[in-house]
Amino acid sequence: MTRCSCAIASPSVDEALAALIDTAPTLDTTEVALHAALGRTLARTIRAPRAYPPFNRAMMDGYAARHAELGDGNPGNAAALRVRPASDSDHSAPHPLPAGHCAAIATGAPLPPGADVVLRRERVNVSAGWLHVIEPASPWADCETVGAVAMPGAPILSSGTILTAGHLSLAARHGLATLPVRRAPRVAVLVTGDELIPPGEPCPPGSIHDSNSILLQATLTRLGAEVVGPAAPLADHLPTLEAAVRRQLADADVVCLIGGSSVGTRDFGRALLTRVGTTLFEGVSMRPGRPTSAAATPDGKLVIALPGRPAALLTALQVLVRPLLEAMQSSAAATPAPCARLVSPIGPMNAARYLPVRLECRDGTWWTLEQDVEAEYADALAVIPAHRTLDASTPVNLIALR
Ligand SMILES: Nc1nc2c(c(=O)[nH]1)N[C@H]1C(S)=C(S)[C@@H](COP(=O)(O)OP(=O)(O)OC[C@H]3O[C@@H](n4cnc5c(N)ncnc54)[C@H](O)[C@@H]3O)O[C@H]1N2
Ligand code: MOO
Repeated sequence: MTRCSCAIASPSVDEALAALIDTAPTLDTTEVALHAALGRTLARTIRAPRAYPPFNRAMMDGYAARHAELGDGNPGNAAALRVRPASDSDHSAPHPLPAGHCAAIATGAPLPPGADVVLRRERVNVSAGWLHVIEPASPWADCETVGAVAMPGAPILSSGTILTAGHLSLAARHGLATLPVRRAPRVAVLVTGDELIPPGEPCPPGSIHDSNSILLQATLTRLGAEVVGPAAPLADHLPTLEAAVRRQLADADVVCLIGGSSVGTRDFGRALLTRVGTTLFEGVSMRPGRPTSAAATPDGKLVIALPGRPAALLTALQVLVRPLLEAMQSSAAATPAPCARLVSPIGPMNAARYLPVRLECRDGTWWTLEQDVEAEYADALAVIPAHRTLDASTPVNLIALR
């Protein structure tokens, strides 16, 4: 691996990330249909527009009755109740329950006024229009009272929640068809390299196929971004790159420039950052992904120059761009990092290391199966802190790759 020749200390991953997050533009709010809200971040707390459930209801199939009419709880003393014939209106507005009667009821149906218990079908005997209790029930057994789940105005979803299928169904049950979500961050992708050919086209000698565009596009899509581009790879030519970045800055919140991030004679990433904004950092103390650099534009947007080497790009995306986009979209607390035990020891390095690993679960514990595999085959990146020697079986945090 090439070692850094630069004398100035690079920021740590945490410092670089803090600089990115502090500079990132705030995303405005947009109201979207429930199906479009999956995985998006709720922009404000939602309160129940009405009580839920909206009526007292049965939670089991059986018979609605008045508890006071069931006797003393001893099945031998239980009163017989006359079974009221079923009525078509039972679901919309059930008739009040006459004294000495019970009424057949389905799970979820409104209780007839007067009823305060549901007797499960399998716990009673019914014959010739009369019901006999065979197991005692307490008041309001197998019933749910109006507002038991949420009273009107109760908070049902908190601002900053990343919306799951369950959250969407919760909004729907309260009658909501849309939700306010944070707008997806718009991320423009520009790929540079004279040697790059789009996949599907013949590759002349000395050229290689562009595999970073799809890596970036897929990763950013997974992270909830609206991805602009990538177009065909751009030439390693500073004025061309600057014009392309400026064009994208008109619309995008973040512009990612891939390739040319290092110190070669045709690496223009760092020069470009100084032309379009104020450099936040030049290089990060991490392996791989070290040449990653970033700038803030005068109107508060971000331009990030990412390494062209595919394994370095994959790592920088997971370690820096992923938490940046998560922070831009959500104020919710970070989810805990998964972890696994190392199958073999790791020696110290002078920078944080992100080791691509394959994983396996043995007897309920996750272990690395192979360490330092090709990043593209990895299940996760194992986070190895700088200057640490880790023995076999030490637990390490993981960045799971999806
Ligand atoms: N003298 C030094 N050389 C290098 C240093 C250094 O500190 N001093 N850093 C090294 C590190 S670390 C990395 S990582 C790379 C980063 O290189 P660049 O971002 O400048 O990327 P390129 O030079 O454009 O390409 C590197 C490598 O990756 C391939 N590549 C580029 N783009 C794509 C793409 N879209 N699809 C597939 N493959 C791509 C490219 O062909 C090269 O093989 O710099 C080290 N050098
Ligand atoms: O080797 Mo570089 O550190 O890939 O980023």
